[in-house]
Amino acid sequence: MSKRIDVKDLNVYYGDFLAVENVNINIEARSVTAFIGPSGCGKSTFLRTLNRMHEVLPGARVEGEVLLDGENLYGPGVDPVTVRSHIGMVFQRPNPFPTMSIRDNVLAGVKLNNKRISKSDADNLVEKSLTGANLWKEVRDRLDKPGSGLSGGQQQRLCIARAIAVSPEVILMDEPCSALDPISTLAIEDLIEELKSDYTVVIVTHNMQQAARVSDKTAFFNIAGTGKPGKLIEYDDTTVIFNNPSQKATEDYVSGRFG
Ligand SMILES: Nc1ncnc2c1ncn2[C@@H]1O[C@H](COP(=O)(O)OP(=O)(O)OP(=O)(O)O)[C@@H](O)[C@H]1O
Repeated sequence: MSKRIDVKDLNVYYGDFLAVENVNINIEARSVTAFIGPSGCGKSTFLRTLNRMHEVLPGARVEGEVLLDGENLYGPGVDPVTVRSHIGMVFQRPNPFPTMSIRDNVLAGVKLNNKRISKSDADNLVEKSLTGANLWKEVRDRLDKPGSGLSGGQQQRLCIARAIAVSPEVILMDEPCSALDPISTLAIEDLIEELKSDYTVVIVTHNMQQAARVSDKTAFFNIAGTGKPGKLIEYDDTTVIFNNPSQKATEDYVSGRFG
């Protein structure tokens, strides 16, 4: 299920503006990779290119390759909607469909992919996905209530259940805990640890402790100044990035000297 990602010579543009320059990175299957770096260095921009989500923004485009188990997501004839069903995404603010029931929220992606599914298969998928997102026990008695009636942390786990329901190979998370309280944050971090056994997980975070707690590998991005492109400076085991980085900029950032 879980697949590796290999990025080759990737440039990302918004119109004429080169936002992220020449990224090369290999992300292992069944691992958690954290992207860290100061504001504006292109973490979110780069993350979105891993499932072609940047294409919803007018003028955003890439050069280079992103290979999912060797297959280029940007190859001719590749449909971005299909790409996103293999590589799911969870956003900063929990974004369940507010008027939809909890059940229908979980099934939303499956229905979007035009999959026909029987009532009993749907019931099983809802239970499996909510269990996988550590939410089943809390919502099993109110599956027909709107998703908006849940707490922020529960809504984020509902979004993770919705992402899992389409059986992706990779889950991208863009600061998934930034709108959550510390208890909900820990619940999501525990969940990320569990997701790793089935999925490749990539997470953007501003929280160094979070990167250190949840990730196996960490990629540090930086920017030389306003208007300059973001670059991948260093990528290594998380313990190396936090304890013995090879670049001074990485050390300054992880030790809180800038950013
Ligand atoms: N839709 C857009 N149109 C034009 N430029 C954009 C757009 N989104 C981001 N940018 C620019 O691309 C660069 C990278 O932004 P991005 O949001 O990816 O950085 P980031 O590292 O995720 O920042 P933060 O940590 O603040 O979220 C910035 O210069 C930003 O202004």
